[in-house]
Amino acid sequence: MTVHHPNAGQHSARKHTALPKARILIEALPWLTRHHGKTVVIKFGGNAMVDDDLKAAFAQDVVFLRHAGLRPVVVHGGGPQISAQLDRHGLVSEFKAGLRVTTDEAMDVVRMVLAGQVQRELVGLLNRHGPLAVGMTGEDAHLMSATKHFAEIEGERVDIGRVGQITEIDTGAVQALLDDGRIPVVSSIARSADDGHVYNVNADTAAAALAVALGAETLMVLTDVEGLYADWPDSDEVISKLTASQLEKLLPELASGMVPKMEGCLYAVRHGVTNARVLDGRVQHSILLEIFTDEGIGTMVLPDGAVINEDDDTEGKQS
Ligand SMILES: Nc1ncnc2c1ncn2[C@@H]1O[C@H](COP(=O)(O)OP(=O)(O)O)[C@@H](O)[C@H]1O
Ligand SMILES: CC(=O)N[C@@H](CCC(=O)OP(=O)(O)O)C(=O)O
Repeated sequence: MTVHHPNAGQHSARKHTALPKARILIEALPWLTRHHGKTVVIKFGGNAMVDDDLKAAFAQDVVFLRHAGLRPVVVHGGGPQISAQLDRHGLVSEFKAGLRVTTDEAMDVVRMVLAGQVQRELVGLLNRHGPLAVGMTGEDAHLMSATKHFAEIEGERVDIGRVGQITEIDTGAVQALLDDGRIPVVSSIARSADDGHVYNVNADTAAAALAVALGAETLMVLTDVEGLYADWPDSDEVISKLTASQLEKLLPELASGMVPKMEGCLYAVRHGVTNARVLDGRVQHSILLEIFTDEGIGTMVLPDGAVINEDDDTEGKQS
């Protein structure tokens, strides 16, 4: 006589819905193995930071990376937030060669918005998940030192105020936080190596420099487009992978905010970072999709000599 368990139907239904979930988790196993213990620098851009749901999903992803055994470091921007605050103070925002012309008065606003507003908000969102995030700026513990940067416009050296060029990075404090299981959240302000004040540094540039100094495996730059467009603004075809040399050839054709992003990616992969990626920060959980699945989205820059295979994720494998 066959005895049917009274809950047999229910059990098989549960198994039915549970198995696909297990498969999804197992799909992540090779990536978990590959990235375990690796440092990932994530730049969260001002334009991707305007939506509350996206910000909350970003925080979840970063905390997920941390619990999955990676060492995430967040560098944040805040261009639109700075411009809005300058506007409230009756100050105009002017950009030259993609960088904000930063008067002494504007510098106070930049510092207040980045360190006092944007960074605090991100730290708060991350710390909803536990005592993880610690905010700092490049001023803290000599993390970033800079000297005055002059813009180059048509061969001319142009004074753009308190914009800094990073000269030195002391990763001690960030490494200590990472070793303690924390998530550093860094605002792109540098201490001045020459006059005792502070400098405004583009956040993409700061993230790339920090990724190199930390010996990071990955630099991820979140923004408000799908990735690097091959022929922007005429086409929305995204370049999914390219080498450093291929990117170098494209650089003169790039415009506005993409310039410091792609220069940062190039600098990173030329100085030891295994891969640098530009991702669409408007897609919820884009970081998880990029790190733990086959469905890499956005643009990946690899060092010269890396295998570029459009069909799989052979990131950073040297031929
Ligand atoms: N080739 C390109 N591909 C994609 N975006 C480009 C390209 N060239 C210029 N852009 C512009 O760069 C912008 C991204 O830079 P930015 O606005 O500074 O972003 P963020 O605030 O995230 O740092 C895009 O929204 C787009 O307008
Ligand atoms: C020198 C310079 O331009 N600094 C930037 C710093 C913030 C930033 O880079 O923010 P996004 O990443 O959101 O653009 C600025 O003042 O806007």
